[in-house]
Amino acid sequence: MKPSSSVMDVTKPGDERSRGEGIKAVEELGSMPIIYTPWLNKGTNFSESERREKHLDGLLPPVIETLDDQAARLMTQLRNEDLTNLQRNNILKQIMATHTTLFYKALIENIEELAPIVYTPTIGEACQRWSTLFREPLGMYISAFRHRGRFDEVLGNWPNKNVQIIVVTDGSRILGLGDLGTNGIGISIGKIALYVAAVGFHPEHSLPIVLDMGCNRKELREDGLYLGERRERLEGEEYYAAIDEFCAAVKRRWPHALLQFEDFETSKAFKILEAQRSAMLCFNDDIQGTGAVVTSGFINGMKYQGTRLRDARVVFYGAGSSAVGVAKSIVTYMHKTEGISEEEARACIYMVDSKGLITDTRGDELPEHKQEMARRDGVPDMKDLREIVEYVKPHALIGLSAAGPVWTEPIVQALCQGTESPLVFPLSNPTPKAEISAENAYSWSKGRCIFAGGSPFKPVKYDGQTFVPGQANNVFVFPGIGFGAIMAKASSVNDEMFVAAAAGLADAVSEAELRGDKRLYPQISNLRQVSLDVAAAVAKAAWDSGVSQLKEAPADWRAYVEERQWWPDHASKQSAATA
Ligand SMILES: NC(=O)C1=CN([C@@H]2O[C@H](COP(=O)(O)OP(=O)(O)OC[C@H]3O[C@@H](n4cnc5c(N)ncnc54)[C@H](OP(=O)(O)O)[C@@H]3O)[C@@H](O)[C@H]2O)C=CC1
Ligand SMILES: CC(=O)C(=O)O
Ligand SMILES: [Mg+2]
Repeated sequence: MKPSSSVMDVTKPGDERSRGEGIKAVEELGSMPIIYTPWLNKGTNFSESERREKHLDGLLPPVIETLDDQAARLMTQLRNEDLTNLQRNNILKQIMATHTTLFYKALIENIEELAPIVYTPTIGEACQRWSTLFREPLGMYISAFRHRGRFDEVLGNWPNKNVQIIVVTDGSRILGLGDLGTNGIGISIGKIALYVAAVGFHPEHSLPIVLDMGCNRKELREDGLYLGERRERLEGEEYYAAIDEFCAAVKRRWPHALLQFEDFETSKAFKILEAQRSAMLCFNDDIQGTGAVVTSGFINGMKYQGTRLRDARVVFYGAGSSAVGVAKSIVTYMHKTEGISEEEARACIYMVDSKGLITDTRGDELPEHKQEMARRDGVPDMKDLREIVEYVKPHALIGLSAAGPVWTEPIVQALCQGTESPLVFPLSNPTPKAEISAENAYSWSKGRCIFAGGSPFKPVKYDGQTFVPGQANNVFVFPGIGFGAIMAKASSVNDEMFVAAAAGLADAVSEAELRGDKRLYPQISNLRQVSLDVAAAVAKAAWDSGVSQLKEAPADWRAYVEERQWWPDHASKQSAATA
């Protein structure tokens, strides 16, 4: 069911200005016509009476169209076969900057087709070329060099005052593409687009930010068109002081908003999360969102295999923020749901970094995030992945290395020798960074593997059968985690909420999909429904675990959340009909 469009009935923090007052303010401010305010613009959807009343006659073509008509035109433009996906991404950004409702109408109704353009893989290329392609800011650019000491005042310049969801990156590790400096804002914009499209945050309540801490990629700093600070990155105390000031400013200005940390390099990501997670409503998507999404696929994968979770062996290829986040999430999930100790659960995990299997005997000094997951049971030190797979006989091989297509046929064969239907998850983004293609995974495993990639892969024909690859991307959970937390008025995002997100996502896959299609993840075309399920599960978990500040629990969490979703259908048909 599609509830009618309205501004949500949720916490209204800060200096809230209602939509109606917003329109009046915009109109009074130098009489700028409403068609130049993206979130109020309806374009050719303005009715005759609205056009007369708002002095729009002559500023628009005479035809009155529905939002459906407008979306059909946009989709016709996007489906021009001569375009590249990067050009499609540019068109969509232009629409986002001029007609927010139309952008979301098209995105929601064509999510499977447009998610790869708004998000991974195309967003990776868009970020790499942001300086050249830049047209509209689309978010906030906050500089640790020129705005330090004034972050609060600078945040106050954002025109929408009731912010509920913020995605911030410092651009230091954008997908698997490394340091992209201020160009990394593209990932914040892409994630915010999905917060709105996937779960129904109101676009006016959302805010993408890049916190410009400098950039260590010399060629970017020396690019004449680069838009960020041409400085090396801040490090050490200066860096963390800037993060502290930023977080405090967010909390002061929008005390009930949720701050999502995105694509911070591993050496900083854990430290920031630990410092902030009990101080404000926040989470790190790469560590915790990815943790929940991969745990969900792991739950379904072990169910398919008939492997008890506690008996599973998982090899991680990569031991950065995302891989360690997933390993911790699997351990937490098993501990909380299987009744085994964290230490027993950790016995399932084998982590591999660029030096090989991580053990306490390897002889190098392990950074803090790797220590917890190091093998301490006398497993021999091995460097070669094939050797490790032969030794461990894992039920799942999970790639979060950004190393590109490095998993070879002998590795996949070794995996299949140990397990009948192994999970093969090359999760690094964008597509060129994935550890193996779907085609190679299916053909080298002779159709036996259960595949999920971080970015979307096309169906593969092998031996007369068509295999549909799954997508294991945090997009299946971060919208629901954010919305669930806000709906529950949570004071923090705790482990129980991530466990609920993982279980809620796993439950969204039916037995028929699991057994019949070997699907561990829902189809991206169901993203809106799935995100609603996840949001309801997360909100309930917030209540059950005591971090919700609601006065009483709703009788039906799903209905409660559903009623508060935003839909981009602002009376389009009525406007046309009454014209
Ligand atoms: N699908 C999804 O939803 C998500 C996917 N990702 C993807 O995960 C990837 C990694 O992100 P993140 O964890 O933050 O990155 P990091 O750069 O922090 O971690 C990469 C890890 O991979 C290891 N590694 C690199 N090359 C090799 C190699 N050839 N052999 C073995 N290990 C190798 C590194 O080893 P060492 O420590 O020795 O340097 C490091 O441990 C990115 O591509 C990102 O897009 C991230 C979040 C979500
Ligand atoms: C998906 C995501 O968050 C990443 O690749 O970093
Ligand atoms: Mg990320």
